Amino acid sequence: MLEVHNLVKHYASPGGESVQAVDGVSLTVRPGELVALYGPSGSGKTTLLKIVAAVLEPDRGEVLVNGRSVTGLSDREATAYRLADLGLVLQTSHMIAGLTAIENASLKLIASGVSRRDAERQLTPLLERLGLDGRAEHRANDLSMGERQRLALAKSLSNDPSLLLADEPTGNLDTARGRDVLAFLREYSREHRTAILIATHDPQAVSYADHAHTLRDGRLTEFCAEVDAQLGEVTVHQP
Ligand SMILES: Nc1ncnc2c1ncn2[C@@H]1O[C@H](COP(=O)(O)OP(=O)(O)OP(=O)(O)O)[C@@H](O)[C@H]1O
Repeated sequence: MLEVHNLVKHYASPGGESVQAVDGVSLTVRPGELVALYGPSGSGKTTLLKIVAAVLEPDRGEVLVNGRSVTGLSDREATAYRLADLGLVLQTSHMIAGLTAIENASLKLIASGVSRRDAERQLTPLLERLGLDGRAEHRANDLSMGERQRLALAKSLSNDPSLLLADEPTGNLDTARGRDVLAFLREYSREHRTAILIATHDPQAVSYADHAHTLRDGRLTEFCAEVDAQLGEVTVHQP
């Protein structure tokens, strides 16, 4: 379970001005829930996810994951948190070019002390569900952007995290593949009781979420939307 309370983060720009990237955000994601943060580029989505992932420190506010604060962690504590509790898919996923898809996806489990053989065994059903079983033995640099993105998702879920954060999970996918991934995430959250928070500007993603928040200029606004799932269109009405 994720609880974010009054989170604030600003960046100093080279010109000396301050960019208020996250401005007093509070939200909750419960086990088994898929929550979308919907907002245009620059609205603060990635900053928020990075703070929850203990990659960035907030200026103020609190982030609790399963009741434990994840701000102010040492590097070692932050790494342990990400290996044990968290699945994280950022917009650029780093793959080792010379390794195969399944070897890349296994790296997180191997870092947690799982043998390579067991890691690959655990990964196989996830790769199948993400439509990557035919690509498991291909080298990472032979995969398309969309395949890499799905592979990053498999890797991030390999440790069965209680919280998954995904930044634009449908960003490199066509509409049909995007729908498959969203349906997968919704199903996965229910089956594994995983709390899932996705940052997106994809209206289709909003229509798969249990709850959606709009983020504008670092602030959450009350979400009032008409979703046309078939057309993949969302009309957001500002309060
Ligand atoms: N390292 C940084 N230094 C200075 N300003 C930054 C930095 N990172 C982000 N920003 C600014 O903070 C604001 C929020 O950026 P953020 O990347 O969190 O938004 P976003 O909604 O995720 O956008 P995108 O989808 O384009 O990544 C933007 O105005 C951005 O320019």
